[in-house]
Amino acid sequence: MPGDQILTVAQVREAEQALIDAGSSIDALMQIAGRGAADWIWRMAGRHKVTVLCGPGNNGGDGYVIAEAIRERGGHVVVVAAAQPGTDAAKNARKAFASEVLGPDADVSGHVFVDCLFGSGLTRPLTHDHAELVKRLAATHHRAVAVDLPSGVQSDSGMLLNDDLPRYDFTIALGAWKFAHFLMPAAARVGELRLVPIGIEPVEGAARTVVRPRVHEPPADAHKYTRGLLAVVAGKMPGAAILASMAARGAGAGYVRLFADRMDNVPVDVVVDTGILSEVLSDDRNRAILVGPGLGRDGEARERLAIALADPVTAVVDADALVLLTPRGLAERAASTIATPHEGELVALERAFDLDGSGTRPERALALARASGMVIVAKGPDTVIAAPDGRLACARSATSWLSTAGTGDVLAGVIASRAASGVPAFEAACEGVWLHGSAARLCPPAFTASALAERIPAALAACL
Ligand SMILES: NC(=O)C1=CN([C@@H]2O[C@H](COP(=O)(O)OP(=O)(O)OC[C@H]3O[C@@H](n4cnc5c(N)ncnc54)[C@H](OP(=O)(O)O)[C@@H]3O)[C@@H](O)[C@H]2O)[C@@H](O)CC1
Ligand SMILES: Nc1ncnc2c1ncn2[C@@H]1O[C@H](COP(=O)(O)OP(=O)(O)O)[C@@H](O)[C@H]1O
Ligand SMILES: [K+]
Repeated sequence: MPGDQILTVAQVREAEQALIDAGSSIDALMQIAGRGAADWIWRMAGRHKVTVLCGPGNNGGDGYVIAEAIRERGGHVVVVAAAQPGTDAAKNARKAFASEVLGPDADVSGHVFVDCLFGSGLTRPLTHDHAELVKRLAATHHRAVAVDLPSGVQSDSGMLLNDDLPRYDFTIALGAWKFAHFLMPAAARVGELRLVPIGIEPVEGAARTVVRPRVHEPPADAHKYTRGLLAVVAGKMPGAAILASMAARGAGAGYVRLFADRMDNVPVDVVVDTGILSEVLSDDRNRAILVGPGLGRDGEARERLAIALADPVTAVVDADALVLLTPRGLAERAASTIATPHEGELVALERAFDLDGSGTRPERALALARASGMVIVAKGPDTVIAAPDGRLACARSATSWLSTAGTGDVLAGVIASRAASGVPAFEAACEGVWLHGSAARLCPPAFTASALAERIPAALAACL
């Protein structure tokens, strides 16, 4: 899968050790990382004053390298040391910084505050003094930049170990992305993200970022069925299924057929079938099925879900269907299943599959994927996608304007459409999440779910 890798602290340490075993050194890596970060900070600050806050570990070491790189270019830089450097590499970087270092009580202000207090080595909350120092410096500078991670953020979970930590304009990740760059609540504080590569090799089994998919124009001899027939099963509230169908129409499938009892006011390009569900689904031209949006939770809904899951094509299961889903209902599945739970539905599924819901969001999504055999799209401001075989992907929030009714139906429709187009389940989920986020960015503020659905083809256009 394409996309940059996202590493846990343990994976970073192992990867770093591999580089050292191959002949590099921490000092050399710190130079690459620090100077790479300094390039970004230089662009932001120019000749305005930069204050670098350095901690005791290698994150602090990066700070001295950054400060020295800016000083060498003729920039105006001040270092505040919150503690004396404790690692050999940080001590060396401190020695190489050819200017004055101020103590934590110094009264400084300036244009850019660079937080190099703690990075991935943070093991406990910041002390009161450290937390106050970070807040004070963020308040006395126009812009705040976190190096690798904002201090006080737990790298693997995205949890904030202190209250009231500052919001950063920019976070410069070193070597690889960390989960905290994508997971809430940290993701809301990191600002714009940049990555400075330091030569870390691909790590087996690493999570990946969700990136723009590559989509091809249909072949010259394509017709609607070769492009993919998607069956959308409606229920009690047909509006949600119509919305999903409209989104699906724009995401690549050649034919979207909506199964419903009776339906009025359906857009002309959505075909409604009012026949018998098992017969509609027995059409062997069906490539994927979507069930759940507006399905309801009564006996009839249960029956429709059972019929849908008996169909041997990729199924996207969303909304009400997630609440009705049981391990037994999946036992006979002969094709891939993609579930798209929000947090509440995720908890319901965890209960249904006898999971305790412990761990970080990616760990929870993976545990559920493994236990259920489904691809899990744990959606929210920090959407995580997990496959039963252990693949994991994280998406950066596109815009919080997505927090409006019906956008989940649009997501389900887009993912189902990608699956109907022949894209394998995990990739279809990642592509759907990307297209959904990209369409949201193309919308004006306060958009509606149907406006979002209308922007899906424009998002797709950017992938050709
Ligand atoms: N990976 C790479 O390839 C590269 C990584 N690089 C950089 O290294 C960074 C990781 O460095 P790091 O491991 O030294 O951790 P860092 O965050 O600086 O300090 C943690 C130290 O402080 C301590 N400590 C922890 N929490 C504390 C607290 N609340 N209050 C007080 N003390 C606390 C803790 O020691 P402890 O007291 O727990 O024994 C630990 O020693 C990484 O983020 C990146 O910037 C680049 O330089 C080069 C390439
Ligand atoms: N604050 C947010 N920031 C970014 N995306 C969000 C936010 N809130 C919701 N979303 C996205 O919007 C969609 C909401 O889906 P869902 O909760 O199922 O809503 P609905 O049931 O109304 O369709 C998901 O794709 C989710 O990732
Ligand atoms: K930091």
